[in-house]
Amino acid sequence: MSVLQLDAVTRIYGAGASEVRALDDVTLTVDEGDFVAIMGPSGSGKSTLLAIAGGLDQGWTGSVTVAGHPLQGLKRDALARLRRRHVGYVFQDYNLVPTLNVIENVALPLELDRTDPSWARQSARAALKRLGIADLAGRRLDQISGGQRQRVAIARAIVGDRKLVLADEPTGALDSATGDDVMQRLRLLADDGVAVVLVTHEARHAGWADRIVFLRDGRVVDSTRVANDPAVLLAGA
Ligand SMILES: Nc1ncnc2c1ncn2[C@@H]1O[C@H](COP(=O)(O)OP(=O)(O)OP(=O)(O)O)[C@@H](O)[C@H]1O
Repeated sequence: MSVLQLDAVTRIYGAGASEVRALDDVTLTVDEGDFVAIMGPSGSGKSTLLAIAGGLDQGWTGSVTVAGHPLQGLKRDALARLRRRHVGYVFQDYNLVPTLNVIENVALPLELDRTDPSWARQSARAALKRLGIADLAGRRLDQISGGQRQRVAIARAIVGDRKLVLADEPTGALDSATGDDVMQRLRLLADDGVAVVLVTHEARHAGWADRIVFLRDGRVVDSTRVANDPAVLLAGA
């Protein structure tokens, strides 16, 4: 089933001589269990694509569907609800809340959605377990490493069984071994049915994906299937 579907999506900033086509007639399908890496030069539209896919940007034309729900025409509140229920984000700088401990950070999207607190906790614990960090649940963020923080951010992205994870340069702040660990975690989630869209500048990381989509000047210029073999990827790490 398609978790994310973009059809003929165009995003234009400015007008007249200063017009920029940040995305130009982009069509993309990401199914359950699909891991897609988006690559392209600076300014090619990668972040714009993620923002639109995640319902964070509304000034586009075309059609976008997330988990079967069309985004066009949704009001701000409905978009926010859809985001909380279906979309998880992973950013380079983690975007965790420093005053909350690990499990509180992971439970936060569910609590914002007014989920029963004990259910939110239980779901957060399950997400931490999926990321192999159940033992960190009670730690403060300043008591864990950068790689562990990124795993916490990924746990938050999937908590409540969300099926779409959008990751924007998630390894940018990490050393290469820790970055590979994060990629491996995203791969495992995709193998488990989550749809993952990763923006990266690093071909080595894109190698963990099933497919690499290349953007240039807002257009998809190539889409390549990757024959991924984790053993080879790790050996080359
Ligand atoms: N809010 C905005 N207002 C005007 N132009 C914008 C805005 N956001 C992005 N753009 C332009 O849209 C184009 C695509 O930008 P985008 O940030 O999506 O590229 P990117 O591929 O993510 O770049 P990078 O790799 O540098 O992060 C660029 O030309 C950028 O300058």
